[in-house]
Amino acid sequence: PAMRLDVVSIFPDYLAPLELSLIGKAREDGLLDVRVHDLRDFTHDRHRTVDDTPYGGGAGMVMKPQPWSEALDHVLALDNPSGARPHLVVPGPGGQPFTQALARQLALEPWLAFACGRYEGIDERVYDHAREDLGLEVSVVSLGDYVLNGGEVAVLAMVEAIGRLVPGVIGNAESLVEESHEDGLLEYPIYTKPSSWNGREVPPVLLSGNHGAIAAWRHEQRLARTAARRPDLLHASHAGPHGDLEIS
Ligand SMILES: COC(=O)c1ccnc(N)c1
Repeated sequence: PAMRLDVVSIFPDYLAPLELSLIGKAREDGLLDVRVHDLRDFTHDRHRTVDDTPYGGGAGMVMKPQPWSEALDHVLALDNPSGARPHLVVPGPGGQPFTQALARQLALEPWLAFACGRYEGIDERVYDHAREDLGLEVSVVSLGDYVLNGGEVAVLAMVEAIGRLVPGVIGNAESLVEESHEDGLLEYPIYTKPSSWNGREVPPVLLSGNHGAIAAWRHEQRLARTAARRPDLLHASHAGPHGDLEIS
């Protein structure tokens, strides 16, 4: 069965790229069932109001609870005779870090619903309602320590990271293995033809046909790159046989 992904946003057109390329093909192949909903369809006033000023004062606007409640009801009711429940993912700077590990976990779930809020956020009672009245698992997830204007860009990133892990979406399964962050190390440098370009040569080991030496070189390169760019990712399990993390 296809993995179902619902996205609710006041900018549904922002999610149009999900109809393209890889994710688009996965949708055609029936591997992903992606539905985008306009939050404003769940308002009833002439101005289709979705936000208002924050209680307690402060800058910006907060998204009103009622439209979200009706949008979630619609998502839960649509094509859902079994009454199954989605995992509600709300992108936000205050959430748990979105990592390859979390992407892998989410890729195993049958149904994800994404709520795209504006930065100032969604009335907190929507989260409580979703958990306590709708019985949903709700996760706030952050792409990193920076602020966006809305959750849409984050959803595009998450859907791409998650969607490509769904079996069958990526043709060549091997390409999923040696990727950055798959085993905690960054990826090694890669080269293709010509072997000599602009006076620069491809490292000879890669042309040697010695697969043991190539694998060793690549592991060394991954350790060096990770030590240089992301020392925070390095830990004991990556130490060499002598327990050394020092890069030669
Ligand atoms: C409105 O959403 C955000 O600002 C956001 C979402 C996900 N990750 C972030 N770092 C920010």
